[in-house]
Amino acid sequence: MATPTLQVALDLLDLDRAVEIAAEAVQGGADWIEVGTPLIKSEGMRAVRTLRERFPNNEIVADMKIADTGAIEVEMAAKSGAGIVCILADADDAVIAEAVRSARKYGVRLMADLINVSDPLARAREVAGLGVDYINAHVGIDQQMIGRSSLDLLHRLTGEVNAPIAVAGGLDAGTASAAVAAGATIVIVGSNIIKAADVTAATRRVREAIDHPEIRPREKESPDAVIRRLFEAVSAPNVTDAMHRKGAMAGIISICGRVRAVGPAVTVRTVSGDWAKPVEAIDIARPGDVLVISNDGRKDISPWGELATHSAKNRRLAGIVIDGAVRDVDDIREMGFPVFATATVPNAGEPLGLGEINTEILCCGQEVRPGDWIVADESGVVVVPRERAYEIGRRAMEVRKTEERIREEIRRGRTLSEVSELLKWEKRR
Ligand SMILES: O=C([C@H](O)CO)[C@H](O)[C@H](O)COP(=O)(O)O
Repeated sequence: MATPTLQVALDLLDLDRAVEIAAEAVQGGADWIEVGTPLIKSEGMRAVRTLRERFPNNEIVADMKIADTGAIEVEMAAKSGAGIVCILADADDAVIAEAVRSARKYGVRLMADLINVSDPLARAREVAGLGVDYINAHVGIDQQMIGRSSLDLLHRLTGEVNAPIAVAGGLDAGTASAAVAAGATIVIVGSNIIKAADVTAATRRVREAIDHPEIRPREKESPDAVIRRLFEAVSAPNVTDAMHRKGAMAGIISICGRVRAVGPAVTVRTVSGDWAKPVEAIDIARPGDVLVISNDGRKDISPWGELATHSAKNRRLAGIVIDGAVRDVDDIREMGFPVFATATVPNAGEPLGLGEINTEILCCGQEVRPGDWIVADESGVVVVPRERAYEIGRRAMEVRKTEERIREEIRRGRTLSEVSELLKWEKRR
């Protein structure tokens, strides 16, 4: 079997950072350098020209995602130094035919990207017939976030299409290895290389994995276990970033300092510190759940204290979130159990049984429904609608990865303003 090609996808906005990351990736064993679509949109053909000049021994791939004017866009990329130009497989046949003619004229190759194609096998055969050089079994970044898999797409194509197959979409060392074992000859990796603090080491891991491909049995995890794993790996700020600044409860803090709570919500509505329903809810909740209690925002009377915390801990609940006050703070701190509240006050209410369990509630300004996911840490509490939990978990992981690389660049001496190019990206009015 020929050695597979490793293409690093520079999905970045800043050319200087892209050059630095490309150099580290090449050192780790990347063969082809992809000028990612975001980089092309941000910096234009200057990015292709610069990378061509700086990496004379590596193939430059321009991910133009051509949808129209096939000839002129191929010409631009070719004249800027790309050896391979990407076109959408979904583009009209007329666009593809023109792009192929232009590619032949300027001596470059075309890669057709199957992103969002409804019948990928049929279209892959058609575009190969039109003269495209490579087929890319690509699941886009937003599609990955809702659970689509590039390996599944690849499996539908290998052995069925008369062209070399590339694969892209959320690959890491493990899935890249499986992709080569399944027949891919070009492996494209973006996020899992370019967002790593140590890009060279991350590239090397993928390089070694694809040079010794193996099909590893896929782990069987329940959807809830996957969501929990994702949320346990990120912070509450990562989650609200992933939700476009939404989901954060206002005015609530951790009573026990450095603790975290992650889990689906069991909701409780109570009134005037009545502690009956909050305590009954402990018996209804499953291990790993988070009790989310609304005490109508009253901060002068506690529906929760040490004995309830003890009971919740025994039942292995993940934590307690209260829009209201809590008492016995010293004992709760000693237990180290995650309790988040808006106030502390020593007096409790009466257990009258007023209120409801597992209905929709409003907690610190956020609507919480039973089963919505809660991610709470020292920064505060975020609620994630249950139907978007997997997607937000994936996106929060991407936020975390992006920050890993930024942190590393700050460690090397850049300022946050420089790394983020704040002046360039301030909103123009
Ligand atoms: O083509 C890509 C995407 O559409 C953004 O332009 C990526 O380069 C491709 O998906 C590879 O990146 P990862 O999915 O982050 O590995």
